[in-house]
Amino acid sequence: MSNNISMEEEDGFGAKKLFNQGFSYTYDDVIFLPHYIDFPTDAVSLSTKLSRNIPLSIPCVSSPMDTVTESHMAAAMAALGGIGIVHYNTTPSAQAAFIRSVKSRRVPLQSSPIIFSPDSRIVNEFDDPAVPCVLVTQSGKPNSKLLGYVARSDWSGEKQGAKLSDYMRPADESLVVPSNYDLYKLDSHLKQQERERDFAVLAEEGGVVDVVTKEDVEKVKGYPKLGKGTLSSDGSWMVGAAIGTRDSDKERLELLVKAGVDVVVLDSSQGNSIYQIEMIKYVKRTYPQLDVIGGNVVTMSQAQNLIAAGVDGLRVGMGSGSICTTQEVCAVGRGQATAVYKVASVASQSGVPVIADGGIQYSGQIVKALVLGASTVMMGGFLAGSTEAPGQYVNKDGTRVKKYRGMGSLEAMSKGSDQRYLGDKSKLKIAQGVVGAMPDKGSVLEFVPYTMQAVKQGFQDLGASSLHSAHELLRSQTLRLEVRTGAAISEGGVHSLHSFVKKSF
Ligand SMILES: NC(=O)C1=CN([C@@H]2O[C@H](COP(=O)(O)OP(=O)(O)OC[C@H]3O[C@@H](n4cnc5c(N)ncnc54)[C@H](O)[C@@H]3O)[C@@H](O)[C@H]2O)C=CC1
Ligand SMILES: O=c1[nH]c(=O)c2[nH+]cn([C@@H]3O[C@H](COP(=O)(O)O)[C@@H](O)[C@H]3O)c2[nH]1
Ligand SMILES: [K+]
Repeated sequence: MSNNISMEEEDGFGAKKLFNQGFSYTYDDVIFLPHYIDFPTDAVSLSTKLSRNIPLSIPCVSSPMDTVTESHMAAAMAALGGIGIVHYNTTPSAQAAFIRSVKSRRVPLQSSPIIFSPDSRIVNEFDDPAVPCVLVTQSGKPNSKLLGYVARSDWSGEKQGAKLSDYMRPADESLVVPSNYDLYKLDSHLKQQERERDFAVLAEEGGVVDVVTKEDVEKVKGYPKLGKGTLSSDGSWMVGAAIGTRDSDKERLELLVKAGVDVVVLDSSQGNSIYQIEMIKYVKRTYPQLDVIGGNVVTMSQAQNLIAAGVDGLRVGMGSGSICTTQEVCAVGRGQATAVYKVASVASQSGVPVIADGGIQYSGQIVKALVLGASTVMMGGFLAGSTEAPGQYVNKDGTRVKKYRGMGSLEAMSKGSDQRYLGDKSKLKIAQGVVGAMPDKGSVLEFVPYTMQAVKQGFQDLGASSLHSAHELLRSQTLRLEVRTGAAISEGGVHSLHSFVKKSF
C-alpha cells in the first residue's frame, strides 16, 4: 500500500483526534473506513478476556439483570464461549443456587422439572404438553432419592386424584444420566433408550438436576455447532455474579464463592466511589484467586482509581442501556463510543480488559465497541426476549414478548434492589430505568453465533484478524474514523423502499 497521501488529504481521523474534540459520540455517530483484506473471514479470531484471568472464545457477556441472566442464560453463554453474570436482585441463597445450577450441568438446556413425593396425587397441571414426566422422589424435593417417574402418557383425565405411587414406574438405570454428560453423550443415551422414553433425568450426588427431552436436544443440535465453551479448571462452565458494595454483600459473596462463582462484578452505575474502592480491596484481600470487575465508569480518571484499587476488569457505560434513563434523570453519563475509547486507552496500559456495557442493538455496534478498545460487550436488551432469558412469553398486540426491565426501574427496585437504593424506607424513590418487553428472538444458541459471524466480517473489512490486531490498528492511528452526519446515518440504513423485510440469517 502506498503511503504518499498528503496530510491535507487525510482519509478520516485517527481515534485520538476524533475523540478529543469535546463531543460525546456513540456507536452510531462514528463509522470506520475500510482498510485492507489479506485473510478470509474464518481466519478472524474473536477470542478475548473478560478480566485478567478469565479467557473467553467469544466477546459476549450477559448483563446482571433479573430479566436477562439466571442459570439458563449463564449456562448458554458459557456453552457459546462467552459468560453470563447472574443478577443479585434476589436472596444470597437463591443467587448461589443459580451459580450451582450452572456449575452442575453441561448441556445449555433448562426445564423446571415437576417433582412430587409418592403419596402425592395426580393433578391437572400434569397435562401441560411441555412436561414429559413427573418425577417421584422420597421427599418430593429435588435433593432426595429418586424413586421413579410417571410419564405423561401414563396419566389421563380419569386418573385425576390417583396416588402417584400407583402409576409410578421405577427409576431404572437408564433413566438417570450423570449431570456432567454433554449434549453429544446425552444424545446418544437418548437414542439408545428411544423406545422406552424420550427423556432422561440429569442427576448428581446431591439429587435431581433436570429433565431433558430428546426434542430439546434435537433443537440444540440444529443450531450452529458449539465448541467446548468457557470452562473452569474442574471442567465446569464458568459463571459470574453481580454483588453490591454494602456490608451484607460480603456475606453474599461468601455464599457465591462456596457455590463456585468464577468472577464477581461490583454492580453500580457510578463505580468511582469510596464504597466500591473499599469493596474491591476487601474482595482481593479475602479471595485473592477471584477476579473482581469494577464499574461502571466512563472516564479515564474514574478508571484510574479503580485500577489503582486492584480491579481485574472494568465495566464501561453510563446511561447507554436501552432501558436506562440515568442521563435524563441525573444529567450524568457519556456517549458510549467515547466512553469505551477513553477508558480502554488507560485500562490497556495496565492490562485491564474493558467490558463495553449497554447500547448494543446489532452486530455493527459490537464491532465498534471491540475495535474502539473493549475486550467484550455486555448485553441486556440484545439477549432479553430469548428462550434463555428468565420469565414466560406473553402475547402483546399479536407479538410474543418477554418482559425486560431496568434494575433501577421502580418495579425491579421494589422487588429487592431497593435495599441498595433505599436501605432507609423514608427516602424518596427515583427510578433510573423503565419496564418494557422484548420480542421473542429465539435461542441465544442460534442468534449469537450468527451475530459473531457478522462481527468477523466487520473485522475482516478493517483488516483486523483478532481483537489484538484491531487494538493495534486503533492505537497506531492506522484505523481511520469519521463522524457521520444525520444524512449519512440515514443513507447507511435501508432507505427509499416502499416496504422490506429485514432478515439477517
Ligand atoms: N450502567 C448504567 O448506566 C446504569 C446502571 N444501573 C443499574 O441499576 C442498578 C443499581 O445501580 P446503582 O443505583 O448505581 O447502585 P449502587 O448500589 O451503586 O448505588 C445505590 C446507592 O447506594 C449508595 N451506596 C452504595 N454502597 C453503599 C454503602 N456501602 N454505604 C452507603 N451507601 C452506599 C450509592 O452511593 C447510591 O446512592 C445496577 O444494577 C446498575 O447496573 C442503574 C443506572 C445506570
Ligand atoms: O440507567 C439504567 N437504569 C437501569 O434501571 C438499568 N438497569 C440496567 N442498566 C444498564 O443497562 C445495561 C443493559 O443495556 P442494554 O439493554 O442496552 O444492553 C446493563 O448491563 C446495565 O449497565 C441500567 N441502566
Ligand atoms: K438510554
